[in-house]
Amino acid sequence: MTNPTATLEVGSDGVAIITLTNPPVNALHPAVLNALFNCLREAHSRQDVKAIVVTGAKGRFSAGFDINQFAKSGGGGIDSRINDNFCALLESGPKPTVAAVETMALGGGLEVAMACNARLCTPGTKVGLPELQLGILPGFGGTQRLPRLVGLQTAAQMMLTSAPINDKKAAKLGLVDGVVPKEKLLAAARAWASEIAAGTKPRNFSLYRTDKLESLGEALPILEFARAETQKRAPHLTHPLLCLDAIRVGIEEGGLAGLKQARICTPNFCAESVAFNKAASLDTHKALVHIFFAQRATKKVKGITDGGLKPRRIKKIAVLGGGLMGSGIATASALAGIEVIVKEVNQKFLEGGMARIKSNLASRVKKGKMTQEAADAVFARVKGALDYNDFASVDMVIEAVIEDVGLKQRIFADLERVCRPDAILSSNTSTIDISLIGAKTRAAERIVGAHFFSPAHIMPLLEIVRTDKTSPQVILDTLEYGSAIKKTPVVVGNCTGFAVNRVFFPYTQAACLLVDMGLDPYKIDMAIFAGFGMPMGPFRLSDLVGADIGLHVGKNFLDSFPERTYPAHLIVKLNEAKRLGEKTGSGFYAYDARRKAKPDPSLAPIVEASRKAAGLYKGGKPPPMSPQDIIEFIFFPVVNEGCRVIAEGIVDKPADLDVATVLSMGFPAYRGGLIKWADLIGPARVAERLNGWAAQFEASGLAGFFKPCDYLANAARTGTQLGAGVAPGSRM
Ligand SMILES: C[C@H](O)CC(=O)SCCNC(=O)CCNC(=O)[C@H](O)C(C)(C)COP(=O)(O)OP(=O)(O)OC[C@H]1O[C@@H](n2cnc3c(N)ncnc32)[C@H](O)[C@@H]1OP(=O)(O)O
Repeated sequence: MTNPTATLEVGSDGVAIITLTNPPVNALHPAVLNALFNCLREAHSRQDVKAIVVTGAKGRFSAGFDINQFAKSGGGGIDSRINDNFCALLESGPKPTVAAVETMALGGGLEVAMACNARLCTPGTKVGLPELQLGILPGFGGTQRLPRLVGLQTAAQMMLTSAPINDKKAAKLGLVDGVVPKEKLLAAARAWASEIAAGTKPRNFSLYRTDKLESLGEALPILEFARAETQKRAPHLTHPLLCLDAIRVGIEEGGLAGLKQARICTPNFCAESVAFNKAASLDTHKALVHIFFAQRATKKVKGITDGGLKPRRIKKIAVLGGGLMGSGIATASALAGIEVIVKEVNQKFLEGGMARIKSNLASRVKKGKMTQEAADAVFARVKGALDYNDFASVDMVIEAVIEDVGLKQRIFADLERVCRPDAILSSNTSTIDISLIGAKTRAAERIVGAHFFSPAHIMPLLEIVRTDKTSPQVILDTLEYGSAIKKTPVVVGNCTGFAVNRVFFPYTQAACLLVDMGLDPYKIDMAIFAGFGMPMGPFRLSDLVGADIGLHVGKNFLDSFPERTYPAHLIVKLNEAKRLGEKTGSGFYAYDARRKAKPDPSLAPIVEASRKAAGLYKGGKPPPMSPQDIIEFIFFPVVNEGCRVIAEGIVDKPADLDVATVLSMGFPAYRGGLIKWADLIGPARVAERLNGWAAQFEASGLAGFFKPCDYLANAARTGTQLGAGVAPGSRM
């Protein structure tokens, strides 16, 4: 392991090379910043140094401040004294500085480069300020220097979207002064630095430039517009507004004031250092940093990725079924360069499946994500089939036929016969026990679930379902396949609903219970959508999925967990009325030809029938519940089920559940995912409310729906975090 540092080497040309070193991405650990500061001081004071080049070790400049420090300190973690000093020394010390940027300069990495007097990069380099993605804002002067280098409009957009730009765009905008091949980068940077020292090239000071900035009359409306748009798009987030505040100080009072010395500091007018610290103290920052690491950690699974096994690359797959799911899986796989056979039962279905794949690709072309030639090349990797003739050549099969156990069992028996003995046999089922699917084979160790979410070529999550017989090698290979097709793979255990559907089964049920208690379904949806930040409320989601599917899945849960399932009368009544959701033009909402949802007065008799069946609402006034009460009533049972999933070892670690809930149901990442959210609230409070409802509903026989499970009750009692997980050997 290399210790984080920065080193200084002075060449015979009088140029000092300072190399940032902290593999793999040269993150700016405090030790790197300290060493950089010391190297700069030495270089500025040495007689034999006339100019300075800053670069990164092992082909990467820097991915910014070391995010681990945020996780450790729980907010901030940046010593502003170091920040002020090293940036000032880079920009305005006695000797000129040039940044030699390879591969990436992100966040603090780009801020270091922008503080230099010139910047060169290699082809393919990505530069950007993605701090907002972590719930903070640029803290090494980025809010001041970027607008001065590329203009306010572009800079604000780059910061608000967190999206990096490539070398070509950076050069066009003037963010870098030149693009140089990798092998010539250091020599070119040395020469550039020498020329600045000799006075034959200008020495630019980003913080004091004004030539790219819009006039004040143009700049203020740009900022106001950006503020209004941000409030509309992300009403729950404060840190983007703090970022805009810091930019504004610089626009009105100059770059230095924008960094740290605003004349006045009010809630809407604070310099970068103040705004940064405010943002870093918010839960949003803790939540987003948690998700950053959690997402990377899903690929590290105990007993699978730590045992020295080598993943085998999946080069060719077969997908059984060309329906919505099958065609999406085939599209995602072919896009990743994998050869795909799509098998269907007849020519008509096969043509339908192939047409869906073509249309998935056409939509990418339309959105400018790929050229028509590239789409044609991807499509050429997909071959249709009506038989198993070519199945001996595939590394993996993904079965995506209808949810019929008998059919799946027959298919898996066929697959065992026609595939190679080392081929992975997987099922995309969302409800059926994986062991049951493979029951008629002798291939249990290579049978695994590959649960995609619809639409499979777009949704980023892949649940890899292992049984107690699935071999570590098969899980490892499936993890590798998931990463190859650009999904975030999460390994989960085999149970009803696996992790995601299981955790979310109380979601719609709690919402239906609220309606049966007398609350308005549209108000409930509003609380969950606008109040909490889910992409849609539970009833809108139910319409999207289909009430028929909801009924079927609900029955699975009722069979598996009768003691804690609320039999949702509303879903039954919708099915009776044939209001299945979007696909039938009405469900909880009415849908126009463009599938736009509108509250529907004709839902009233169905709601009334459901309330009558439930017997919980005797008319009069519904119970007084604030939007926050609604949120907790719906999500705390979901947290409770999440705790059971952790306690039973269905997920490898609690953070996997956070990632899974964010990437499947759209649980807001800025809340940290389900379990982190509950930890930020405090397990004691979650348990207390659940206990209250359990007592309230005891007489109606619904206490089980709320009663905290042992894992949650224990955390509440002992003050431990739900995210701590279960110690090995002590599963509940
Ligand atoms: C004051 C300043 O303004 C504040 C800041 O600078 S905050 C930091 C801003 N920078 C960022 O947000 C960049 C975050 N990193 C990334 O986007 C991506 O990691 C990347 C584009 C650099 C590389 O992506 P990719 O090649 O897919 O590799 P990825 O798996 O993500 O990262 C490789 C390793 O580097 C780590 N890493 C990446 N960026 C890091 C950072 N800034 N700090 C600490 N570790 C980091 C990852 O955690 C991962 O570690 P692991 O191997 O132990 O899981």
